[in-house]
Amino acid sequence: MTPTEALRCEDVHQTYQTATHEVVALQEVSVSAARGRVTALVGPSGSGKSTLLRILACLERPVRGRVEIDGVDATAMSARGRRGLRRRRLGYVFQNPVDNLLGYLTVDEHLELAARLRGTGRPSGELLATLGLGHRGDSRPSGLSGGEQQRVALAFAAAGDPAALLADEPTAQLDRASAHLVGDAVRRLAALGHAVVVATHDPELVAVADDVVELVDGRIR
Ligand SMILES: Nc1ncnc2c1ncn2[C@@H]1O[C@H](COP(=O)(O)OP(=O)(O)OP(=O)(O)O)[C@@H](O)[C@H]1O
Repeated sequence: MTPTEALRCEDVHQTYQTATHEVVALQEVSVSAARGRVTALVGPSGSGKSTLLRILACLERPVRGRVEIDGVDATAMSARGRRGLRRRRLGYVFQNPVDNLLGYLTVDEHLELAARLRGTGRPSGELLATLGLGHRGDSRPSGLSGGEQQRVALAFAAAGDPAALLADEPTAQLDRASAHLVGDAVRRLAALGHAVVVATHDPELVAVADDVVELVDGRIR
């Protein structure tokens, strides 16, 4: 791994067993994501973007291949070790804003929780200000728009200084104006030094990416 690489996978294969047959979701996939850069995973529906993102996020283990987080081989770890590594070093954002936040916590409390989970100090208010949420610290998710919720989700994922942030179609549920602000937020988080990886169909989000990885039928094109 080069010093700027936060995430890397090598020769990853993934299959799923259905009731009737085996689905090959990924074959011989090798990618890396660098700090300070936005990497977009693109490709047609079913090409394997979400599968690759979940594998990079250590939410799923590939049947074959190696995944490294900050130079640590996650695939060689126990499930418990991988969970700990994921909690400390990775932030993940789901497509649907309501899946990312806890209804009973304020925005500030979300960031405090993230820092506690990662074992770091209380995050500064700067992170929220950077994402245009400086005035929202006392709000609960129900008082925020979908776009604001998704930016809070990104802040929650970024608090406590993880190596990488991964987001699965983070703009898919948003109107264009909100999606644009999420694109901005993604760029700003990369500028803070995180590696940011997004799986997306959204051309506007692809346009803010430094690196674009195209998947077709589970392979890198
Ligand atoms: N849990 C699962 N069980 C069976 N097949 C699965 C499972 N998860 C994904 N697949 C299959 O793996 C392939 C890749 O799916 P994946 O969701 O990664 O693609 P995608 O590019 O993210 O698609 P989309 O853009 O529609 O979200 C598809 O053929 C999909 O049907």
